[in-house]
Amino acid sequence: MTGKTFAEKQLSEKSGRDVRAGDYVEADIDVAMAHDITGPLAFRTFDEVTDGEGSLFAPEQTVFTIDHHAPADGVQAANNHNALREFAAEHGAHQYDVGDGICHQVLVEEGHVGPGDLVIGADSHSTSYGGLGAFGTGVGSTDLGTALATGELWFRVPETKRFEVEGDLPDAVYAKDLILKFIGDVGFAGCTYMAAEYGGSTIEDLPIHERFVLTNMAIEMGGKAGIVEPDERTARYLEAETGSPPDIDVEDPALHSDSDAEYEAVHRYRAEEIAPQVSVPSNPENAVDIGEVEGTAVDQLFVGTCTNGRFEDMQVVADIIEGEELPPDVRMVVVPASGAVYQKMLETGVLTTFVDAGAVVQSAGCGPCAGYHQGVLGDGDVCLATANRNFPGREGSMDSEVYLASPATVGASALYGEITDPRRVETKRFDDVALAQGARP
Ligand SMILES: CC(C)[C@H](C(=O)O)[C@@H](O)C(=O)O
Ligand code: SF4
Repeated sequence: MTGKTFAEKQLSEKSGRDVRAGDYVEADIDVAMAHDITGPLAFRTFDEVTDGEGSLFAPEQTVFTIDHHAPADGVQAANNHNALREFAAEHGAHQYDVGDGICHQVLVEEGHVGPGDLVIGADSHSTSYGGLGAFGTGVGSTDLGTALATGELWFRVPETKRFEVEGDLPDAVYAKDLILKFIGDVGFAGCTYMAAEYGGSTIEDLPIHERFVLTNMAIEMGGKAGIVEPDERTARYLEAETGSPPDIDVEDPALHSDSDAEYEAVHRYRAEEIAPQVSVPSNPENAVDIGEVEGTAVDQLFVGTCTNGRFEDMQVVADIIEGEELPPDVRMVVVPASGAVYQKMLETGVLTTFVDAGAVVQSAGCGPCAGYHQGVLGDGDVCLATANRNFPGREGSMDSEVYLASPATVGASALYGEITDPRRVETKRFDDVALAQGARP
């Protein structure tokens, strides 16, 4: 019998059974999350299954955020926000409000998630939590509504596809380029209902904010979960970010795949061979080396989202555009992933750099990522975004186009108003642990 993968171990642990890929389990949930779009729907199910008299399985482990339409862009959104506030207050759950930020960023910053947690979120990018060595997955509002009452959910234990990268990343190549490359190679359905596990020396060297980029976009290839096994860096990050070390040993074998674990497939890469990637409209799987699209004119640049809206991402862009002005016919929309990111941008002068260059810096949240507000695209508009999705109409008009790239590529492109290879400019990397410990960027 071969060893087990991280996913098999986690779902064995949470179900109290010795299970393998393909088995079905009822597992205990550690953390449940919903936001301003999916929360009100989940509450309806919750009330149905509990006859309107239910209590949460664990209020302390239930988190609601107001991020997708924040601040409210219409009456319906405002009413949804009120419904969420009321439900959270009535049931004693954690609730984050307008300006606090995107669910996936807030849950991490506020210490709600740690290694070894089973996290369900009524949002598809809940795979993000794997960046801390948690098993995070997105569920529908109905599943979430039921789990809020029972604290359990059924799962099919996923097979695991491993992406293994060795060596040093070249200048101007970031985690975003890695994940676009992976998605391009396996396709948008290449990891359907599998865990995407990322490992190898390159991944081990990545700061946590970069690991989140990989796990966040696991869903863009159909992944049930995205996983980077936790290590010393995870522990240091959690301590620096939340003030307390994780209450679990990151070296615990339960949080690591066995060396003889059985994978569905292992894809191997050399970091040195990877060029900056751009995903062309209208599917994240359309990843190409940047040389193929250099010179494509853009109308809008968007820096933000749960993929690349962290402080370190903002700093990468700011370093490139500092002292420059955007070309007159280009607009840049900047949306910090959380209020804490916004605050840090303010304190470090990054916000001023953006404003001086002619960018619009908006309140923390999802912004125009899913086409709701704060920078929606019109007919014929072309946007280069640090986001995770570029489906038709994703950021607005069905006749608009979205290209996806790293913050460095968006920063370099901002200088010229066209897609520009970030290797043409000076780029830096930032270590989130060092920054959280007070180092100057
Ligand atoms: C609105 C929400 C359900 C949706 C998701 O689950 O992904 C959104 O966050 C997105 O990115 O499209
Ligand atoms: S930032 Fe975009 S991808 Fe992330 S949760 Fe919000 S809408 Fe979804």
